[in-house]
Amino acid sequence: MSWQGVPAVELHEVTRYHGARDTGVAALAGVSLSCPPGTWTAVMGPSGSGKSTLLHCAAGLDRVTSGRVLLAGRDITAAPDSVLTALRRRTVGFVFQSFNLIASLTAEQNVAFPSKLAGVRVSRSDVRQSLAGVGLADRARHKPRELSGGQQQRVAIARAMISRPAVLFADEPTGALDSHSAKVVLELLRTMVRTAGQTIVMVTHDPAVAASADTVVFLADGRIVDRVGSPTVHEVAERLAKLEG
Ligand SMILES: Nc1ncnc2c1ncn2[C@@H]1O[C@H](COP(=O)(O)OP(=O)(O)OP(=O)(O)O)[C@@H](O)[C@H]1O
Repeated sequence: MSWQGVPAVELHEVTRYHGARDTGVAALAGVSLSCPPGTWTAVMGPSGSGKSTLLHCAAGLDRVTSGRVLLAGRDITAAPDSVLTALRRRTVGFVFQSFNLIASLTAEQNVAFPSKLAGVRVSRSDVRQSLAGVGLADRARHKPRELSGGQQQRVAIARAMISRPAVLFADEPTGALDSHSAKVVLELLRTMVRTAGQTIVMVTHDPAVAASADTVVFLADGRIVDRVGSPTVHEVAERLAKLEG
């Protein structure tokens, strides 16, 4: 695909103010970040440090005050809403802590639903393939209440991946899971990075989760203040503790 080779996500000197620039809060105060394709980046930092804002600005869910944001090589900083809407359907996928599945729909209906809503045709075999990709081929007809938390999150990942997004954005993807289910989900994400070259940007509070990523960036007061490659849990916990002081 044409976006391969260029960074999947690029932020250049991004600021995001809430309220007036001189009196408001700088949720991001000059963040530059580049995530090459096929890499997994974790974003950590104390509460209020700007993690969610970074994720939202990088995914085109929120507008930056200044600086530039590129997704799959495309400058989206000033893109009209219609372009951002299309981008959310095709270029990016989202996974949240709370799964956000529709209780009355089966796993396969949940996977197909956002595409249908967007008027994008997905075949039953695409849906089945997507569920098979997360190890749930045999759960296609099950409703969320008939699935474990980890299985529900895997359905949510299948739903996010069906459009083959350039970037999967994950906000605390294992936050609601027990440690075994969390491990299964993290292994699945790792397999997607390793075998399919998926790019992932993930916010987490948990050092053990962040240590699954290739790189951890640490935010404090809206700035990237630290960065660790090939992280260990211990290293991540130590650096986070310093920031949370
Ligand atoms: N809509 C808003 N209006 C005003 N201030 C906001 C708004 N959204 C976020 N902020 C402020 O911007 C800063 C960064 O918030 P953000 O939610 O990005 O932090 P976070 O690191 O994700 O926090 P947490 O770990 O607690 O979820 C905080 O000081 C927050 O209070």
